[in-house]
Amino acid sequence: MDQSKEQRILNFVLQNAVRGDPQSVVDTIDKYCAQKEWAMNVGDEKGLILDKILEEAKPSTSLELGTYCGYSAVRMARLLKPSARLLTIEFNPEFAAIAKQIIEFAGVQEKVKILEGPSEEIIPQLKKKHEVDTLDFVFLDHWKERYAPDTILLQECGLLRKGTVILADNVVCPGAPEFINYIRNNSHFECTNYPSHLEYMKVKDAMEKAVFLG
Ligand SMILES: O=C(NC/C=C/[C@H]1OC[C@H](O)[C@@H]1O)c1cc([N+](=O)[O-])cc(O)c1O
Ligand SMILES: [Mg+2]
Repeated sequence: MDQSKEQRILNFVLQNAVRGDPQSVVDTIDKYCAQKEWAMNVGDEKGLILDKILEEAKPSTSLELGTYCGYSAVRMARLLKPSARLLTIEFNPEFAAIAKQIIEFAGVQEKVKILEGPSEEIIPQLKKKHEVDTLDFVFLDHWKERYAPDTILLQECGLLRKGTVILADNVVCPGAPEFINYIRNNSHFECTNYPSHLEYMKVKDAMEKAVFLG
């Protein structure tokens, strides 16, 4: 059976990155995806925006929707304080298995927990099954048409608190029009747009930050 692109990314990390060094894992994936095969990691340019907003938020409990190979999970975990936790939801079992190995290689497995399954099933379990009180930071990077319904579901499940920061990738490319329309017309959110480019490409993209006002 031919290897998948995600398996090739994992192998490149295992052979070229430094075990236990999350920055080297991030840089190695960026190198592979910029030079060999494009992949849907948030990437280095938008990654710097993610870094800055995450550092400002200083979250104890973070949630990511759309783990993929674990690039952004490693990128975020490298900036979290030792006691902080990142829960990341991935629907695709192959991607989750790759991400688990990349997260462990980077040495951030103590801070990161991969939850495998559909976000609409896992989000309602976060409080009781995963001991979440409320979320300090949410990174949306999964199916773009799930951004809006899952943001509504997070509110319905009482997972947002005054000041929770939601950051959405790809609001220009591929785009998340329902989410943008929902969030910018909702008085319970304060929105900021961060123009950038699609990972590893010259194509325009942007990230949207939405702070929940309670
Ligand atoms: O679909 C994208 N991400 C959503 C991933 C979708 C999910 O597909 C199956 C798995 O559950 C994965 O998590 C995406 C697509 C592009 N793109 O340029 O097509 C760029 C990006 O940064 C993206 O996050
Ligand atoms: Mg993305």
